[in-house]
Amino acid sequence: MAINTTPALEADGLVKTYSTGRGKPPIRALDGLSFAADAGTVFGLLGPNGAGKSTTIKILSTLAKADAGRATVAGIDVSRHPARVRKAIGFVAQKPVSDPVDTGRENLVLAGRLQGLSAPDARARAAELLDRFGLGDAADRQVKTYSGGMARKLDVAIGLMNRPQVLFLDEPTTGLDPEARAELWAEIEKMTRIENMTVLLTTHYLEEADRLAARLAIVDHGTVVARGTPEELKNGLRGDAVIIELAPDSDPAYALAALANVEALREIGADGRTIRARADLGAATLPQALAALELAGLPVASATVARPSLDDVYLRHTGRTLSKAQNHALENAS
Ligand SMILES: Nc1ncnc2c1ncn2[C@@H]1O[C@H](COP(=O)(O)OP(=O)(O)OP(=O)(O)O)[C@@H](O)[C@H]1O
Repeated sequence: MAINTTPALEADGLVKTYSTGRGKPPIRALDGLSFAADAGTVFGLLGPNGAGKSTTIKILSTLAKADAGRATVAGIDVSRHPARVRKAIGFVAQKPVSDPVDTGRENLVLAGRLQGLSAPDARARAAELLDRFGLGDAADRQVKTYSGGMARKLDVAIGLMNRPQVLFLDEPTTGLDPEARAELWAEIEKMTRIENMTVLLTTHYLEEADRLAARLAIVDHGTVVARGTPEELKNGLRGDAVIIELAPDSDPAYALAALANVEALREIGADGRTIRARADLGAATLPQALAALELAGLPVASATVARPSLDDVYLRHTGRTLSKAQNHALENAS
C-alpha cells in the first residue's frame, strides 16, 4: 500500500500585516510562520493571545489571505482553490456559532444543510453527533438552556457535520471550567480517532497542548520558535527545573550572584522573586542551592524541583513564561 506522505496541513513562510488606521504603524501578525501537520493527528499551535494563532487558522481556512507565503490543506492550495479547501474543512471559532433560541438538533441540521448535506443525511449525522457528544437528552432543548460546556460541544459538533478531513479548533476550551475542559479534551481525543481526521488546535493552555497535540509548534510574535512532540520539546531542555521562591526581604540580584557559585545549576534567571534554573539532577542540586542562599543571608519562601514542562520550553525559546506572556497580552488588550 502506498503511504501518503503529503502533510494534511502545511504553512510555509506565512506573512500577514494588518493596517490599524491612519498614522498608526501596521501590525505584523505573522512574520514568516511555517509548520506541517501529518494526516490523522492533532497538531497544536501554542502561544499567548496575540501570537498569531487565529490569523494562521483564518488563512488556512480561507477566511483571510496571506500577504506572502503558501499554505495547503489536505494537499489543496488555499489561495488557488479556496472553494475546494472549504469543502474539506470544519471550523470551530472562538465565539459560539449556534443560535440560542433553536434546539441543539435544529442547529446541527441547519449547519449540515448549509454545508451541503441532504435533509435525511443532515438529520442522521445530527443524531449521531448528539449521541457521540453526550447531548442526546438535551437535543430538543433550546441552546440557551445549555451549560457552557454543552454549548461548546455543540459548536464542535457543528464543525463536524460535513465529516471534514481537517478540523480547525480555535481555543476550544477557553472560558470553560476545569471539569468541562477535561470532558471536552476527552471528546476531542475520541473524535479524532473515530473520524480519522487531522485537527489543528490553537491554545494558550499548556496542559491542553501537552494532553492533545501529537506535535506542536510554539508561536511567538507571528513566528514558530520551537516545534516537535511535547516530549521532544521537554527533553530538549535536558534536566530538571529548579524553582526557588525568595522570601520578601531577599534581593533577587544577590540571589542570582550567590547561585552562580553552584556549579550544577545552569540557565539561572529571576522573574520577580522567582528564581528558575536547570540542573541534571535537580533533587541533588537543590540542597546546594539552598545552602548557597543561606550562606549569603538570603531567606527562601519555598523551593521545588520539577520535570521540564512546556512552560519551561516556552521560557527557553521566548525569554518569558507563557502565563506571563498571556497576562501581558491581556493587559495590552484591555
Ligand atoms: N483584524 C485585525 N486588525 C488589526 N489587527 C489584528 C486583526 N486581527 C488580529 N490582529 C492583531 O494581530 C496580532 C495577532 O492576532 P491573532 O488573533 O492572530 O493572535 P492569537 O494568537 O490568535 O490571539 P487570540 O487568541 O487573542 O486571538 C495581534 O497583535 C492582534 O491584535
